[in-house]
Amino acid sequence: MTNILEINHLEKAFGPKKVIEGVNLTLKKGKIYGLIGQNGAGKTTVMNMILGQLLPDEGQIFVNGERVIAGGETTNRYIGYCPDVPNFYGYMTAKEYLQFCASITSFKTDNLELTIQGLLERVGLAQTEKVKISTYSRGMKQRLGIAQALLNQPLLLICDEPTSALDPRGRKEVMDLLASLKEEMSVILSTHILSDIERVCDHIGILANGKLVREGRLQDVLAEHQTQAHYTLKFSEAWAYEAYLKEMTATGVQLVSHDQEQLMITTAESQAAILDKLSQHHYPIESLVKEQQTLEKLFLEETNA
Ligand SMILES: Nc1ncnc2c1ncn2[C@@H]1O[C@H](COP(=O)(O)OP(=O)(O)OP(=O)(O)O)[C@@H](O)[C@H]1O
Repeated sequence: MTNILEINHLEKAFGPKKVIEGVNLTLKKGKIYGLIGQNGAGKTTVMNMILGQLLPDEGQIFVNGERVIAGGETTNRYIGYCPDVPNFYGYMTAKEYLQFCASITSFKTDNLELTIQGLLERVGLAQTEKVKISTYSRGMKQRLGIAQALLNQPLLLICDEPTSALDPRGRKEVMDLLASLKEEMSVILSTHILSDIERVCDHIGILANGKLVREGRLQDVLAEHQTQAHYTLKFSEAWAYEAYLKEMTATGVQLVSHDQEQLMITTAESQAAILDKLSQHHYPIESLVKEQQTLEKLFLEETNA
């Protein structure tokens, strides 16, 4: 099966500053890829190169098997793009706006009316067909931006921080919408909201200092990181903390943080093995809780944030 998106050895510098270094990425049909990185990590730069708006210094990008030529933009017929804050003419209705987009992009369809109606239903705006966009909530505007990006029936939808300005309800609506699209297309989603990524993405890439420092199936990336598990340990007697801190390095456990009431430790050992050692040495254990590995913890470690 052809990859919808394939990026090979991508490099980009602005003046002396290398922004993208040796990025490789593949995206198959029907998958949602979460591109994560701190501010300035290079996410928008990668997206602009996929859209042919920026010339890479090195490397190639293929969309549906066709090479992206910067400035040529013929591969953009496969792509729908939704910016973080879509710009609209507020005096238009959603229907008028989509008609306008169809006219300026010379979009061809047998029945434009029906296509637009279908899109508005798709993004949950069919009931507001006659309402002016200026009265829309931010979430509604974002969904209209996605409808506009879907107009040319893309194989690849690129969404740049689609939920950054939204409240939890608006975010949920947009993320549910993106999840529903994956039957028909692939999606690249750039966002800082890691819980959104965990909710809908199949694959993730963490961009740090211009490199994809982690990449792969979300559950594989998290599981790989899980080899060193984090635990929170509490004792029922105060003396135990000091004693344990003195002894713990000899037990293969590393300290992450501690206060008067609990220790955060990391180790490759199982919970049972830690408990075993603690009881052998008669420590008054109150609780030992294994912390769930989250994308947030992984992200903070990988980007040293
Ligand atoms: N046209 C440009 N000229 C010079 N430097 C640029 C240009 N575009 C981006 N940069 C720099 O490249 C780096 C990556 O920027 P980019 O916008 O791709 O990051 P980002 O990950 O999308 O950030 P954010 O999350 O803040 O949107 C930044 O240091 C930015 O200042």
